[in-house]
Amino acid sequence: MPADATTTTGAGDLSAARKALQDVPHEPGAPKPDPILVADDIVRQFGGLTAVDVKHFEVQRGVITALIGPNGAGKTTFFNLLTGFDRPSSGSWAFNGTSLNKVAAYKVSRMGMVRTFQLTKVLSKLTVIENMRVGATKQRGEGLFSAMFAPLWRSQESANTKRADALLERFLLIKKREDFAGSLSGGQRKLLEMARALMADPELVMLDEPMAGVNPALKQSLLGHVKSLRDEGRTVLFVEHDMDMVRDISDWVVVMAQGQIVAEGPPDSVMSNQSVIDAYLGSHHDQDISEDLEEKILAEAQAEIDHEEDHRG
Ligand SMILES: Nc1ncnc2c1ncn2[C@@H]1O[C@H](COP(=O)(O)OP(=O)(O)OP(=O)(O)O)[C@@H](O)[C@H]1O
Repeated sequence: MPADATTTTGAGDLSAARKALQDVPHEPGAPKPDPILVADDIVRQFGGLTAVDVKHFEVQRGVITALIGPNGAGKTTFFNLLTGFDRPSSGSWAFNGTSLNKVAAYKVSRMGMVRTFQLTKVLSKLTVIENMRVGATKQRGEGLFSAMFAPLWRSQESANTKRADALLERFLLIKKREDFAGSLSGGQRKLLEMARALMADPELVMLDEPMAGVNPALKQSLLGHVKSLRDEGRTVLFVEHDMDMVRDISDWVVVMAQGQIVAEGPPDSVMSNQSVIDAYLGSHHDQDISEDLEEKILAEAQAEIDHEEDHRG
């Protein structure tokens, strides 16, 4: 289990992460010694298009894994499937040995697997501290039974506020506490999303393009924050186009192209692989995801937030 989210010391570190992966074969779908997430035969079709067709995928616990690939490779769709924001046409996957088939997104995050979004504007109409409260999924006050114990619930509420403030300090957002998230810069929103995700004290943090829209000054600090997640014992899986970031912080890199996993290995080995370079540079362009998809994902994220708020009464 990870250390408390507000601390930055823990069991994991770079050398331990690399050591854990040293005997893993550099091939698609390679089994890992201690997988936290395992997926099999995941297929997602949109009409005639097969967006995801992943035979086997494992994420090693306690390391930083990058998921890279050209635009349209299926990375975000795969993220959406794994986290319950979309349903596959077929396939099965498990987190810590527990099947996630048919598990709703908000329950997935409660189980300890939390994701951030490529686009963060869902947060804009709430203040920074309200965003943090939305992220606290482990409240005792949620069940009918525990709702009978109002004082207990209130103590949890104040613990949540303390936790939120400590995370805002850690992510350098405490001065923005009462500001609307919409007034934050792109980089600050990414930090807020990460801080918000940590409210749930997740074991696995999934980041969808954490560097997109972040100015160079904030990039270093964001890199440090992602490393600190691993160093406190969490597992990180992130989608990213910024190859400097991938090279700098990943312990393991998984490459997707046309819905499939086509290569895996440590960053140096994968990024010097000529077929990966060709696949990546051959079809990489700077377009973002389509507006329809963007709206769909935002609507689903909003639904998750509304659901959490309903639970809170
Ligand atoms: N809801 C949808 N309806 C129709 N097609 C979709 C939908 N979602 C994704 N797709 C298509 O599936 C394919 C994979 O898209 P996806 O966004 O998962 O790729 P990606 O690797 O995340 O790309 P990027 O790096 O640009 O974010 C694309 O061809 C995309 O147009």
